[in-house]
Amino acid sequence: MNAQNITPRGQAVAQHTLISIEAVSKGYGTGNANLAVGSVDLQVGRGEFLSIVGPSGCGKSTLLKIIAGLVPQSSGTILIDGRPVQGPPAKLVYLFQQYAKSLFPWLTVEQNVAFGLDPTVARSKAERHARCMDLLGKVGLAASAQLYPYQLSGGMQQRVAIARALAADPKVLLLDEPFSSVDALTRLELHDLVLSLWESTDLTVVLVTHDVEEAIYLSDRVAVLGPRPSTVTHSYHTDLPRPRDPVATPAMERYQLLRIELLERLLSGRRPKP
Ligand SMILES: Nc1ncnc2c1ncn2[C@@H]1O[C@H](COP(=O)(O)OP(=O)(O)OP(=O)(O)O)[C@@H](O)[C@H]1O
Repeated sequence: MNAQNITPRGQAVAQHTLISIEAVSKGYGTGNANLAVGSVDLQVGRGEFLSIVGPSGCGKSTLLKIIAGLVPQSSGTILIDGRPVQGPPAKLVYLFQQYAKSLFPWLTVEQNVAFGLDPTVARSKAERHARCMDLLGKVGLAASAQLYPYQLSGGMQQRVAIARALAADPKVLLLDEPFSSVDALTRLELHDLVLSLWESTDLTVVLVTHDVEEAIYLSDRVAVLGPRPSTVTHSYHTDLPRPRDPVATPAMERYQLLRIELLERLLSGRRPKP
């Protein structure tokens, strides 16, 4: 398979880079001697949905935290919209693994979402309520606005966390394994929810995942990180039609080929030689 396969959409995206990761490395320990991220070069287009996959411990979460301005890189540069990242950038939201746990248990669903609102956009109480209810409608939780997180299922809590993230009206959404703690059917529902929200905005999404199928289904492009100290070893434009469908898309030949290719990349070096 051609790793450089560029779709028309991919070409359009590539012309408008929003996030530019240039020779970024990260070491931990004394003098940063313990390299986790080797030297990563990666561009993310404005409005692109990019997934990053790689073996456990290769530095995927570390890279995401560096983009989010939560962890400083040891060397290299990250530019967002041409500006170097120095601390958490405005209009960027980072959703942690099991982010439902980040909800405030003493606040109602609506109050949790209101916490994320941009105060310059929704000033009055009525405006804040209307914006929260709009967001909760989008994630299918308008009827649960006055409930508390403990009264919701895990999948519903994830949807509240997504609504709260979108309340900040972000331009960039960083997702770190956000679907790993829910059951398989809920995961499929959350995939389609995130896709429908992404498709209705100009949001740029970077997703870190272990799940090759999730990466293919959601993304425009999948970047593969090699083992620690990691570099980007391959990049695949998924080149699958949108809107994606949880039954029809995985049945496509292109999807199957990508799945095999990515699994072979990730498993190479791990399987015993025959
Ligand atoms: N704060 C830290 N201090 C020291 N080492 C760290 C720290 N955070 C991460 N590491 C190390 O850096 C390496 C990369 O960790 P990271 O969590 O980024 O990898 P990952 O690819 O996201 O892993 P996984 O897929 O298992 O979640 C690991 O070896 C980890 O032990």
